[in-house]
Amino acid sequence: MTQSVRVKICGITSVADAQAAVAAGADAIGLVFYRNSPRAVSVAQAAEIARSVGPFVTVVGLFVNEGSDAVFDILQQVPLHVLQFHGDEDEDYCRQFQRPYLKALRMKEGLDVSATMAKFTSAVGILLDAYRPGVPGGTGDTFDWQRVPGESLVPVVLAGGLTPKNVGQAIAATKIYGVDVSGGVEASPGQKDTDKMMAFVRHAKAEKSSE
Ligand SMILES: O=C(O)c1ccccc1NCC(=O)[C@H](O)[C@H](O)COP(=O)(O)O
Repeated sequence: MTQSVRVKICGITSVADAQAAVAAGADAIGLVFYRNSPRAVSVAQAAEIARSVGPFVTVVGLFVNEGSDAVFDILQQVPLHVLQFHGDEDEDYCRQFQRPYLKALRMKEGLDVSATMAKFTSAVGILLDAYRPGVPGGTGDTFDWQRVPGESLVPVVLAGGLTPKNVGQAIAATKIYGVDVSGGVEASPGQKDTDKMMAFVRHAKAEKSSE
């Protein structure tokens, strides 16, 4: 039986937006622990949001080249189910936390996607995002979806410039486990738009990933 594509809504900064994301049908929410992001949350905010969503929603904590001690410290205070590493972290760094993790790859021109994915055999998933120099994520840019590998041993999550309008097309064009969105469901940076989240999840769940 074909499973519907999983949806993660990233860059949640309030309990109200987290609950609206869950009510819209999101499978996962993302909390950004990267200070330079307009979507960054404090540890206290993150703990409150993570505790508000209930036990059947995956809470993902997102880091960019963070010091290991800071990540361990956050893990003591925030109930994160999955970590997402969005910088230049290598596999040894990622697996030291002994938590399920996603490795984000930014799709720079010329990147050998399959070879890079193969360096993260301990990851529970690989997230493919658009590349923009100097901006580690949340760019709002798309990349060429034909670069998404047709076959993969590890679940692949598609990100980068997805919106309620293009998510169906993106899913139909690729073979993926899930989609990840941030800017495409915002009213303004860091503030989600409930109607956009509902439309995004509806379109994503209605579409089948390519066989
Ligand atoms: O969202 C951010 O501001 C961000 C900053 C630094 C690293 C990663 C960040 N977001 C990670 C995500 O998982 C986003 O959903 C992904 O980059 C796609 O963003 P968008 O193109 O805005 O949908």
